[in-house]
Amino acid sequence: MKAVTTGAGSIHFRDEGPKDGRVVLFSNSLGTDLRVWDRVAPLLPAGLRVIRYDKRGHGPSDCPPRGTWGMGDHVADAAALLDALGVKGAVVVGLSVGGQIAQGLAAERPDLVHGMALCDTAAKIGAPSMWGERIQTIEADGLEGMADAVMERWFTKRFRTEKKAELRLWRNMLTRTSLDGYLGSCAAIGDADLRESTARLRLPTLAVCGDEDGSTPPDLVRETAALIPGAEFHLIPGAGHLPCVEQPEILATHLTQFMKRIGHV
Ligand SMILES: O=C(O)CC1=CCC(=O)O1
Repeated sequence: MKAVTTGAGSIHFRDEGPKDGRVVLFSNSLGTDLRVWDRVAPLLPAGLRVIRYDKRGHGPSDCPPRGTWGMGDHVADAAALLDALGVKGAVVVGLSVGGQIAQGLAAERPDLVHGMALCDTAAKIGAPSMWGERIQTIEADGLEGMADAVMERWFTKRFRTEKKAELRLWRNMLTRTSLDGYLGSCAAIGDADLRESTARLRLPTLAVCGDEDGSTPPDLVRETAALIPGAEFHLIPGAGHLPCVEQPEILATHLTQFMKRIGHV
């Protein structure tokens, strides 16, 4: 396992492909680790350097106590990873909160980001009160208590019916996330309103959303894409909140076409 030291402690990452290749950095969603990209990464054009990482409190990455950090720290961790690897000008592919990290990184460290692919994300996700209620429910009942409801937002009914064994693994991934990582990220998302800073961004941007996304519905993602001049938006049919799991070929095709258009491959 590879690790970089950031303000969080040790952050786990995976670094694949030629070291002199153009970089794609993947940033995961709430309650998932870097395996969420397992089906997409191998479908990308050869020659890219593909870096994935586990944000604080997800996968084996360290996590300071919740309440002591926020979205800016998630962004700083991503920046510290790229700085440690000597990377500039990456295409950052962010899923949900990972997409907020991508937006924050593009705003704070434009030298690190050549383009963004925003997957099932928005500049503002949900009301602070909704995140406060989620935190209270999980503090009372644990992640187990809401895992089935989360699966309904992550995956289409078809996936949940036809892939029951695999569904168990995604559910386990969620329920085994550290509470500091999960609840700290819930608070970070609840506090984050990136609409002003994202509207100032000027960089190549692709936005996609599963047509059955129950967490960040297509219209919300479309609204965020509309903040950035020239950003393109595509609906991904047959996917919930995690098109990288349900429709990896379609997502990889969009990513590849986007990277070709902006000269990244
Ligand atoms: O748990 C959900 O509803 C899905 C989600 C919201 C933000 C994120 O990263 O995942």
